[in-house]
Amino acid sequence: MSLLVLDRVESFYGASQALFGVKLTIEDGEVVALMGRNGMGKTTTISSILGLVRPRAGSIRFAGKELAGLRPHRIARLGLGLVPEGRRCFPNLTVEENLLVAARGSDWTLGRVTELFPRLGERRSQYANTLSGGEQQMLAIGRALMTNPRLLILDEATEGLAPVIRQDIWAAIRKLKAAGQSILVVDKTLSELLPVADRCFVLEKGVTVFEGTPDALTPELQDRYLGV
Ligand SMILES: Nc1ncnc2c1ncn2[C@@H]1O[C@H](COP(=O)(O)OP(=O)(O)OP(=O)(O)O)[C@@H](O)[C@H]1O
Repeated sequence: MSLLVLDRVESFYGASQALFGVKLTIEDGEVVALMGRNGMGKTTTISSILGLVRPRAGSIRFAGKELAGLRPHRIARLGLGLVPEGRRCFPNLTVEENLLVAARGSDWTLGRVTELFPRLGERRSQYANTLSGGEQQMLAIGRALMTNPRLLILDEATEGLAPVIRQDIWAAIRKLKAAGQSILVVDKTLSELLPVADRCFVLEKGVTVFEGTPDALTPELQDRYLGV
C-alpha cells in the first residue's frame, strides 16, 4: 500500500479554483519532489493534504485512510510533519524547549536532532528569536522530526538561506533519506533536488502534467515545465 495517494484532487480558495486534478503518490521510504513554476499549486497541494484547504473533489489517502473531512490536527496526528515556508518556531522558547514541546513518540529525540544538526546542539539554551534564519530553519525541521512523522513535508525549506546553510540542510535531507524517512519536498534548487529525489511530480496550473524519475525529467521537459 502506498503511503500517500492523491487522486484527481480539486481545491479552491473561495470561488477561485487552484487545483484542477492533482495526482501524486508516495511510497514508504521515498523522497518525492513536487515541482512547478510559481503559482502552479504546490503549496495548495500541501495545504490540501494537511486539511488546511478542503478539497472539493478527488481523494487523499494516507496509509490507506481517507483524509477528506478530517481536521488538520487529526491529520497531523496520523503522522504528517510539515516544515512550512518561512519557519515557524516559538520565539520566546529556547532551542531545546522548542524541540521538546513538539515531541510525540520516542523515535526522534533531542539527541538525534542535535546529531543531525550539531549547530542546534551548540545553541540549545538560546532563544529561538536569537537564531540566524538558517538555524531557525534547522529548528523547524527538528521540530517536525520530533513529531516522528511517517511523512516529512518540506515546503521551500532552503529558500533565502546562505549557501553554506543550504548545504547543511541538503546534507540533512540526504541523511534522512538514507535512514528511510519518507519525504515530500518542494524546492527550486534542481541541482540538489534531482539527485536526492526518487520520483518527481510536476504541476502546471493545478494539474499533474509529469510523473517520473529525475532522469526522465529531461532538460527539455525541465525547460518546458520549470523554465522561466
Ligand atoms: N490564500 C489564497 N487565496 C486565493 N488564492 C490563492 C491563495 N493561495 C494561493 N492562491 C492561488 O492558488 C494558485 C496556486 O498557488 P500556490 O501557492 O499553491 O502555488 P505554488 O506552486 O506553491 O507557488 P509558489 O512557488 O509561488 O509558492 C495560484 O493561482 C495562487 O494565486
